[in-house]
Amino acid sequence: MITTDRMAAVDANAAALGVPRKQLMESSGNAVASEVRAVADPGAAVALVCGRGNNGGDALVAARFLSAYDVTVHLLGRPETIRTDIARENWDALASAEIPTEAVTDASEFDVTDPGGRDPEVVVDAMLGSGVSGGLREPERTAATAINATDATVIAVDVPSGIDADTGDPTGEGDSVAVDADRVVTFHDEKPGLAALDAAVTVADIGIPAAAERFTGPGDLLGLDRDPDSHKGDNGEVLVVGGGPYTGAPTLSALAALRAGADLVRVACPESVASAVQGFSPNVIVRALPGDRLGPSHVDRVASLAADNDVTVVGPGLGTDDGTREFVHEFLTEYAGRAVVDADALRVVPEVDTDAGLICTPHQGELVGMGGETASDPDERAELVRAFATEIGGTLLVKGAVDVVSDGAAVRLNRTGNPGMTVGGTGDVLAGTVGALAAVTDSFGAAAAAAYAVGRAGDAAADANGAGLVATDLPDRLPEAMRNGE
Ligand SMILES: NC(=O)C1=CN([C@@H]2O[C@H](COP(=O)(O)OP(=O)(O)OC[C@H]3O[C@@H](n4cnc5c(N)ncnc54)[C@H](O)[C@@H]3O)[C@@H](O)[C@H]2O)[C@@H](O)CC1
Ligand SMILES: [K+]
Repeated sequence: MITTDRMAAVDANAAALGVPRKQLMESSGNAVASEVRAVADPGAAVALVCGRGNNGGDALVAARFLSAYDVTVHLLGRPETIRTDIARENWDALASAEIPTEAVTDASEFDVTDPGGRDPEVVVDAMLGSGVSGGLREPERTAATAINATDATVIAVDVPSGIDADTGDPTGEGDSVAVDADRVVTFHDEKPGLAALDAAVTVADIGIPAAAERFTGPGDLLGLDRDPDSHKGDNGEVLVVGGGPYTGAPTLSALAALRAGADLVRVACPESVASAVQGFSPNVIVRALPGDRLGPSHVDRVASLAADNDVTVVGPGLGTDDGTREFVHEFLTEYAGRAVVDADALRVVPEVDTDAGLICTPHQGELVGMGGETASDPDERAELVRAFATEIGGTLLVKGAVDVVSDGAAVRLNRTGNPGMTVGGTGDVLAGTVGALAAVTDSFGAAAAAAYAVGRAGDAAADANGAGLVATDLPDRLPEAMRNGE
């Protein structure tokens, strides 16, 4: 089962693996043609009703696979307004191949019969797929009504036009129209909304490599873009709780959170290091706490600061003092928001009873310190991480040559990054990045996207600096690393 958003991510990841969307469209069109062959004999009249997006593109491909049939291609709208290059290329290929086509520019003239007036035996609904928004507009609305009025077998491409593949509900309100399909040929995996429909659903393998789902890729960065209408604070407020024996660690987390897109980043740290942390960057808001180490006396103040932020990052540079450990324990017991837990705070996690939504970012040594297990075989390691995530009831991002992310259900691996990143401080950068992304998306998605982006920033830093890469090279490279190329 795959949602529309995840499908778009996997599609982008497949392209990054060298399987571009046009190639997938070819497979999709072939699968649609197979479905036509399954319901009608050669020579039958088949009407392909195509929208101007990639859903329509799939049927334009299918037309080339159906030379044994009496095919009529109806394009809804003017060919100049086809919305994607790959759909347009497939439209042009039909003209060059002398396959007859018809552009419907006036909804009232839409007619599914072929030029000889013959009613089609099969209608392929390729008007709209996963790109639909709102109720069907013209000419799709009139065309859907006409399709529903025919006696033909209706085969929907990917999803019946006007239906939300995630819910199975019509995309419009009130008297909205949607195609009533007899069959649906959907791609790659089942869609949550299709099972509820009164239609036979076929899932077609279109050649998306399993690695496009198993591994992170640029698709994992989709959906993190800012809403153009957003205000200060809408894109994340992050509190970093750290420092004492160290000043660099909380600063690196804070700088990374800012570069990963957070609007406001605050650092709560002992007053002994507060001015040093502030000195690194005027962009960070520093909240100084009495003393030179965090301890139980700071819990109330930190809890009230945390309540004003979307996510709290606990751990960077806190050190191993007993009092600090007690602070982390009491804070996590009290806190019910979302927290990224890193470094010395990790060892507290197994012994604490918390309502917080935890994202833990251990390296393999820290994982073992928490009571988790590791293995050299990546698949075995992935399963161990998944099981341990279930045990702690949170999300785990276990760092390594291949990072493993799991929330106990899903597992995703990340291959970006390089051995230069074993230098101190890169983990602090990662924790801050996870914090920023967790403020705008779910924990699992944030951890996967952060692992991918920080590894990519590290790869760019290694290109520039080789083995001399240092953690401060990474935050400024995050914005470029987070560009998804769309
Ligand atoms: N991995 C994938 O995601 C693949 C997707 N493919 C196909 O691509 C489809 C998605 O393509 P697109 O993203 O181009 O989206 P669509 O083909 O669903 O069309 C989207 C366009 O239709 C218009 N539109 C949106 N809502 C409308 C409404 N209510 N009334 C009238 N017009 C409306 C918009 O201008 C939008 O640009 C999938 O459903 C599938 O058929 C396949 O080609 C191959 C692989
Ligand atoms: K469709």
